[in-house]
Amino acid sequence: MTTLSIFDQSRPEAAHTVTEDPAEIRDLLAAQGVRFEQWPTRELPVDASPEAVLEAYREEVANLKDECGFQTADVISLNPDNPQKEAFRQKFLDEHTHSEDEVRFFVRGQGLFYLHFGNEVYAVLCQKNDLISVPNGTRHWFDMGPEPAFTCIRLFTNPEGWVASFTGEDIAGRLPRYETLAGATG
Ligand SMILES: CSCCC(=O)/C(O)=C/O
Ligand SMILES: [Fe+2]
Ligand code: NI
Repeated sequence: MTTLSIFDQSRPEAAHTVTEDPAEIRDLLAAQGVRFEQWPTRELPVDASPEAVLEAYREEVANLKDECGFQTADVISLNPDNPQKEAFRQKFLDEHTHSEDEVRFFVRGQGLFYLHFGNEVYAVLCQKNDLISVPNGTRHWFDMGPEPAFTCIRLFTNPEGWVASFTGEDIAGRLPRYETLAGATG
């Protein structure tokens, strides 16, 4: 189940709020300027190429580009047999920002976004069908877990694609990781 867990950064060991209600998740995220929606997905092979995924979701991608001014889209897809899975996990695991709004649409599997607002961290366990935005400048990180299994369409306004500015803060290491937060549902 898609799950939102909200932590006070001074008490990172336990969330003060946990919800699996999509409408509540949408409203709590909207209050922080984050877009959260659940969109229909299509059946695709686990090993579908990025081109095949983008072709299957051509209309959705075109609509997001029109609506939000995105320039490019790509696909990130990981499976547990990927020999570089630990390096991929590490790439997104420290707190960073981007100088653009980002939108991620999960068309398979799941992954855990952490969004840092003021003294709170919103950990969103995203599942297939979930579309989430990370507003420009939002401190965040992403944990795909030790056995990643997901396909995500990513939209960029920067034609160079994924460019991160790391904050150097250690907060990501103080919050429970995927193994804990996705363990119960994943
Ligand atoms: C869920 S897509 C991979 C992670 C990513 O693109 C990102 O921007 C993390 O911060
Ligand atoms: Fe990001
Ligand atoms: Ni990021």
